[in-house]
Amino acid sequence: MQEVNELGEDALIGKLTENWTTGSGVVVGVGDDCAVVESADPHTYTLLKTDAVIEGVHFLADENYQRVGWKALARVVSDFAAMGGWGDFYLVTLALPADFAVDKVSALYRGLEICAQKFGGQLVGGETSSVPAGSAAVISIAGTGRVKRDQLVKRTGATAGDVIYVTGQLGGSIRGKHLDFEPRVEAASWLAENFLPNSMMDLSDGLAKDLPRLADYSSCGYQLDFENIPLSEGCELSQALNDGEDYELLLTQPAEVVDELELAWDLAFPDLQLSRIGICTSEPSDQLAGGWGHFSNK
Ligand SMILES: Nc1ncnc2c1ncn2[C@@H]1O[C@H](COP(=O)(O)OP(=O)(O)O)[C@@H](O)[C@H]1O
Ligand SMILES: Cc1ncc(C[n+]2csc(CCOP(=O)(O)OP(=O)(O)O)c2C)c(N)n1
Ligand SMILES: [Mg+2]
Repeated sequence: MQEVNELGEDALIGKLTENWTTGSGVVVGVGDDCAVVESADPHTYTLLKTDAVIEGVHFLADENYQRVGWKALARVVSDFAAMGGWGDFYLVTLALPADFAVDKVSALYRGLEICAQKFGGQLVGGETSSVPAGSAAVISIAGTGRVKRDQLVKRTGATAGDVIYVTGQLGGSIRGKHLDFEPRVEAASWLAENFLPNSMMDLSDGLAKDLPRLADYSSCGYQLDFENIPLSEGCELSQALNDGEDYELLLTQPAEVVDELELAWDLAFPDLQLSRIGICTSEPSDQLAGGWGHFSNK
């Protein structure tokens, strides 16, 4: 019997969805930060996302649950941002063991509310269920969002010659950033509006996992300047590549616009680093391996 760890996360999703066709109304199906579907408004698309955090996988059981609530919603907000959009409505699914403390769930909801308040969008319902005694708590957020049609940025548009950028610094998120990161909503929509990147995604599984994904989806390769990868304080390159949960933006821009982009960026976001870390190539690359994968690091 084949186990899911033998396939790894990406191959499993690929196998499960290989026969799913993109029917009418679907702009982007499986494979991007969000699904994108037509909306009644001719100027926007609707974004759909669901994302779970699991005790013991995404946070420790004794964590401050307000921070866990923030993280659970901010992950979804970050995915909307990565398409150039923002969140509108959120549903919260809880699956808890029977002895779970009410205070912890209340704190979780405060974190969700604070995050929704800050980044916009409304909490409108959910689902409550249980897990067997001794099992881990599961919190899942499903959301709908919106993006202007002419500002949609996918993972598939990178082309050879594009300059590759990341925002912020990478690595070491487990020291705390994974719980209280700022989804890059403002930066992403500024980019989408002013310099429409050829491709963009948020970094959740580490640059070593996510850049090869972006390159694969775009049918191109990449050449990294490792010395230009921005390291979080106290981190080594291997942490920046592999730790994951940076929730920074990874994007590519045609070379002709990068000088203008960098000037404008420094004025618009003086406190957020934008680093040129490499270029897209026409040949496939094998500079990177690693990062986070559920079941195994495949
Ligand atoms: N169990 C599943 N069934 C169908 N599609 C899935 C499943 N899990 C993930 N996907 C799709 O695979 C892609 C990658 O998912 P994920 O790694 O969760 O995205 P992200 O890293 O942006 O949060 C997304 O387009 C998502 O919709
Ligand atoms: C207790 C604990 N162990 C490990 C980690 C690190 N970690 C957990 S999940 C993950 C990757 C991102 O999660 P995933 O569910 O793959 O996010 P997605 O790509 O779906 O957005 C990382 C780096 C953590 N945050 N907490
Ligand atoms: Mg996921």
